[in-house]
Amino acid sequence: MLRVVEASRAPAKVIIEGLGKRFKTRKRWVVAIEEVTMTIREGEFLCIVGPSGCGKTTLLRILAGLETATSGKLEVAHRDSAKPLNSMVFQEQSIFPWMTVRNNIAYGLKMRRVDSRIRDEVVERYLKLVGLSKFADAYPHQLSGGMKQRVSVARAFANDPEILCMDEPFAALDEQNKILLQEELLKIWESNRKTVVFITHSIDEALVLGDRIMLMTAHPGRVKAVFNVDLPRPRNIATLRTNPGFHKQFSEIWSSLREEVNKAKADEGICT
Ligand SMILES: Nc1ncnc2c1ncn2[C@@H]1O[C@H](COP(=O)(O)OP(=O)(O)OP(=O)(O)O)[C@@H](O)[C@H]1O
Repeated sequence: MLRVVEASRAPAKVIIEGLGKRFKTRKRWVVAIEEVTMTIREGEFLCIVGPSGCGKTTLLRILAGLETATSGKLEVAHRDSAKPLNSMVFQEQSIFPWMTVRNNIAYGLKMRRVDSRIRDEVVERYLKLVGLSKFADAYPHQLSGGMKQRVSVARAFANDPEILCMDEPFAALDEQNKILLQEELLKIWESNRKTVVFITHSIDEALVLGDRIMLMTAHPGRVKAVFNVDLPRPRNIATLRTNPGFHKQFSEIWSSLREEVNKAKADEGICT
């Protein structure tokens, strides 16, 4: 039986303290993020929004262990050493073209030598959740863009990581596919309450999915504000948009984000 703990009361899963990252380019140093401090709770769905170039991806890549911070501290509670610490879903399609849908989804489990009976059960479950049971033996080139992104999402969840890092996973999809995938993601997340860190440019998407929204400042990225999303779960995307709270929160977040977008435009190209 799944124990659902309200995110705000759950133990800390990720503690980020004064995190900074600078990159050396040929001509100068680029400060990507600066003094980022944030605690992400176990089972929380955290969305990150901010103007282009403010360091969202850099922060996520540090969380995913793909980049190292130049200052500050990052702690991720790794409660089950049999599980991977994190899985990443990217905007661009990142599934293996030479593997069937089934084998793509099974990949992480296979690498961890999970018993084949359990592996098959997990794969079947996720195939069903993302509506791809009929395409289990198809190869990626036989799928649409939306279907490929479904495989990415299913693979990441099936891998059962401690935290799931998603970098604008639906940005390249058309509106209809985006809504369908958001619904599927909500359905999967509501059934297993993984800790998810999800980058998006869309306030709308952040409100539909997130428990909290972390808003970053223009370059270099700091935490400007953190908003609690006061919308009931389980969420139905169609009815959510008619909720007056949705529009109120949208306006509040947009007025704060707009200032940063304007700053980013004014500062374009300026680096330290
Ligand atoms: N490997 C790198 N080398 C040099 N500079 C980098 C590197 N990676 C990122 N940067 C710089 O760090 C800053 C933050 O980039 P990042 O991609 O994290 O921003 P972002 O908020 O994810 O942007 P977007 O919303 O456009 O995807 C930018 O100025 C970028 O040019």
